[in-house]
Amino acid sequence: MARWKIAGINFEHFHMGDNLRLAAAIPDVEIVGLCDEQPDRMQQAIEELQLPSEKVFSDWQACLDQTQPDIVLLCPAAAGHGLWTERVMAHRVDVLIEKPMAASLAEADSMIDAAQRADRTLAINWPMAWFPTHRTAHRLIREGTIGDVIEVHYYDGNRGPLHHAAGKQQRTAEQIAADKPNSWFYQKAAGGGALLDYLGYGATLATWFNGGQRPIEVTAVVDQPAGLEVDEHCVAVLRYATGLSKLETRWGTFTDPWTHQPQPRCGFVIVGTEGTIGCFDYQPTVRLQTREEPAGVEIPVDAMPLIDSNPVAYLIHCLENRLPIEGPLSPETSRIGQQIVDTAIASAAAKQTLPLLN
Ligand SMILES: OC[C@H]1O[C@](O)(CO)[C@@H](O)[C@@H]1O
Repeated sequence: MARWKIAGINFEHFHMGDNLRLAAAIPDVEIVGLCDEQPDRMQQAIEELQLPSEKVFSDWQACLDQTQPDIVLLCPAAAGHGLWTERVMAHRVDVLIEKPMAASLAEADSMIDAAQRADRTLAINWPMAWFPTHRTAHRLIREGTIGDVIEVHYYDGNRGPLHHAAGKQQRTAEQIAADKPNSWFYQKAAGGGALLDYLGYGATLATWFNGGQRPIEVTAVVDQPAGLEVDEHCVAVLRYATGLSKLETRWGTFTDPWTHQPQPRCGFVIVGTEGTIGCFDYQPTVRLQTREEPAGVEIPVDAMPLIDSNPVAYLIHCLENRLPIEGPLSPETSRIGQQIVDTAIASAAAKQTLPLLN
């Protein structure tokens, strides 16, 4: 019998398909149940995983009671993260929830509280944290290659959240037009918008790169596209004790970075006291500049073992070895990212610079 029983609950974010595929690729894992209120959202995963109908649920409590999972994968809309984490944690199950951490800091704190009350592990999955370029950059920083991190520059996004599905499958213009009026990605109350979709990535990974520093204050501007209640473009400037960093999020890039890198390129430039690193999404190398190599060198990305490339394998590794979740997936680092996100939202609304919210 498989040692780890995993259920996937709530398919609102289509990354559920990706995360189930990652889980199913791990020896020792059994997918014991899938659950969503809208059965059609599970169809592709049911077929791919060849799951019998007794493992498919539309009632989450029945799913938890009947399948007794060890780990639940959650992919709700951003503003449902608190509710769903509390629901599952009440059953004393470890949780891997898909990014962003939450739609607000209060919601993020409710998730941390729920995990503490249940005495269970909460991990927040940031797919970008697994990109070999970013992990290689983090390894170089950890080894002291660029000295102390003093600036992080981030630009990221995609053509729009409805242009692709699980597995980065392209969707048609007709599908996009049909879904847009009802999609949570475009609903403010559900946690939609490019800022919430992408700023947490930049803020959380920047915090990972800079060793857990918090900015002192945040200034953010969002566009206000006609006819939409959410933003599609945000620029946030973060002032740290060491200087300025900037994070920019965009729905509406010229191309999706996983097909062709748009310009500006999606990813990070990290400046340290002794060098710089350019690490861009989906690239085979990172570019390192140091005092010895001021012209810069291309460094092939590190080969990644399973626990450095698969969030479910990483979570299981931590649980089996009684290790804390570290890096971007940890509630501690993700919470700092959420502080930055919340302050950016408040700054954009007030049209002024604000001290980091606590
Ligand atoms: O924009 C919608 C979604 O598309 C992705 O960029 C890649 O699948 C996600 O990180 C984001 O949540």
